[in-house]
Amino acid sequence: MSTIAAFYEGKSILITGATGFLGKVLMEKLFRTCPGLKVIYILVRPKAGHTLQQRVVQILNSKLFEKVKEVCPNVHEKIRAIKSDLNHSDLAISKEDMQELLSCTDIIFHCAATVRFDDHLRHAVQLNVIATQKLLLMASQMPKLKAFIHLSTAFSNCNLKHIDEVVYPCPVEPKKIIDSMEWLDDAIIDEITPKLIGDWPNTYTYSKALGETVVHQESGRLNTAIVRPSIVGATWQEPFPGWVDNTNGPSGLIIATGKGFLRGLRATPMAVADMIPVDTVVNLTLAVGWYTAVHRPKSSLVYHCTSGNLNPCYWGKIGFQVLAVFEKVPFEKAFRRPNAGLTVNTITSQYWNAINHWAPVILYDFYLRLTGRKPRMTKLMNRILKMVSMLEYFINRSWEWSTDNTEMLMSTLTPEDQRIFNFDVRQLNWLDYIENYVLGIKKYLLKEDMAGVPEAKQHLKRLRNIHYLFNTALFLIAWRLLIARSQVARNVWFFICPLYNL
Ligand SMILES: CCCCCCCCCCCCCCCCCCCCCCCCCCCCCC(=O)SCCNC(=O)CCNC(=O)[C@H](O)C(C)(C)COP(=O)(O)OP(=O)(O)OC[C@H]1O[C@@H](n2cnc3c(N)ncnc32)[C@H](O)[C@@H]1OP(=O)(O)O
Ligand SMILES: NC(=O)C1=CN([C@@H]2O[C@H](COP(=O)(O)OP(=O)(O)OC[C@H]3O[C@@H](n4cnc5c(N)ncnc54)[C@H](OP(=O)(O)O)[C@@H]3O)[C@@H](O)[C@H]2O)C=CC1
Repeated sequence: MSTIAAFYEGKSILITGATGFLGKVLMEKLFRTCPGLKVIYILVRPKAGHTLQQRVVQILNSKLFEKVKEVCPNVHEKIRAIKSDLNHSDLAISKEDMQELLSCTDIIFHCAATVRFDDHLRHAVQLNVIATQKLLLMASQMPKLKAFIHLSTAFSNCNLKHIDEVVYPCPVEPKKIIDSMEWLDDAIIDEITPKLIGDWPNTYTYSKALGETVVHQESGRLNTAIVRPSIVGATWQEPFPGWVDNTNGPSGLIIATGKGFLRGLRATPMAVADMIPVDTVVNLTLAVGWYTAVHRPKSSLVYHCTSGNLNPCYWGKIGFQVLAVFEKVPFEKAFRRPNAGLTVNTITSQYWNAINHWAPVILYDFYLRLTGRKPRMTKLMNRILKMVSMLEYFINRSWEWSTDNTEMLMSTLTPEDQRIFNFDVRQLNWLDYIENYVLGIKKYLLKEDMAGVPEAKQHLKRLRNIHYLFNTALFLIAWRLLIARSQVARNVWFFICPLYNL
């Protein structure tokens, strides 16, 4: 039997962020491979008019949990949603729930975070730093607790080029930042944010760095560990390839490209695309939970969950493969044919923005207005280009992450655990992975049926014809104007087309 699965047997596990991308895959894997676990507590807030129970039912009824329901039919009895909002100073957990959590929890996986790059610093600090602090305090009162696993990001130190598996000191102590958030008003925080975040590109990565420092400084006698994934993408293998359910990171750009909105990116083709499948992250996280609880390392360990140093892939290669998949399996109802390029040149990128991005949407919105409909494309393009501008920092640089702790952990696992909780990215074939990723976006995110592929191809053919017609018309108009104004153009025209004189 798997040593890791045996460890989780009979355990009560607390997960924050269980309704998020990573949290759902973590829960799925736990239920599927460790059906003997006692209960999974999840901290959930009501959202978008849905109660906690409705949110749980939604998750359990999703495609992701189909296999779980076969292996663990009583899954709904093993999941206990606890009402909580990490934005509140006391996490908004009721007294009774708190009592239960304090007395029963064996392991904590802290995944909840705001992952918005441009979040207000106050909110980023509240969720990514203060909530982490509160959870640590809670954890310190749990007599049965064996491990506290904190999910961070490999980019928490993206201001460095080479990153080791250590917690680096922050320029300003988190305690001081937390204190200042209490008395500074939003306008002042806005003003000082660029100074505070310094050479971090955004409030997200900065607040995650602060969060790590809090774990490092305030874990006391707890067994803690930090997992740092790089850019988390769709599932590689489990429970099936290509599953993804949000537009963060690469997924949003792949959609924008496939729908024909995004025609060019300022990106460095030879920069390492340090992506990591979500199931790989989850496998490592569960192995870290086991190792931390059972081996109790003397100090808190950091584990890099990255691909670049073991099996590097590059943005150029990914771009080519994404476009190749669109040739075979296009997305439905594309605005234009999917075709994009990468450039490192800012002027070329600005030219592309004007000609390839803004001009078509402005024209289309004009057409919508003429036909009495509401224009919507310029708004959408604004959003896409905002997202692109936020991601540009990450697609024009390469980082080196050392992975000694992660490799050490891999070598500690039994062969069976290495298979069941596989996080060896050397086995990953990038071209197959990207193909499944794009297909997964189509099926699980855009909810498009594969039966619609022939119609999608027809649609692209029509778009190509419209494109040719449009270009020909544009050329004729330009030429006609030129002939009317320039003697040289008229002479050339009479020379190449003598019949015109008759
Ligand atoms: C040698 C020569 C070679 C040449 C090679 C040529 C080859 C050809 C090249 C072809 C190119 C093909 C391109 C294919 C693309 C592949 C490459 C992709 C690169 C991707 C790079 C990713 C880098 C990621 C780096 C991550 C580092 C850190 C990782 C982490 O730790 S955390 C996770 C990352 N977090 C995020 O990604 C969050 C980012 N998002 C935000 O911060 C915000 O959403 C925002 C972008 C700031 C936008 O904020 P707004 O307030 O404006 O919007 P809001 O978020 O409120 O959303 C409003 C509604 O819009 C919906 N929405 C948001 N984003 C998208 C989207 N991307 N797509 C669709 N819809 C989106 C959102 O759901 C809301 O909808 P509503 O709820 O219904 O209102
Ligand atoms: N995705 C990625 O590329 C990467 C992610 N990570 C890290 O992995 C972890 C998980 O990320 P991911 O799953 O992608 O993020 P998601 O945005 O998908 O999920 C975030 C989770 O946090 C919860 N949450 C947010 N605010 C609150 C709140 N106020 N109270 C309670 N819960 C809240 C969300 O709940 P709700 O559903 O209610 O909003 C959701 O469950 C994060 O720590 C992130 O930093 C690290 C590297 C890369």
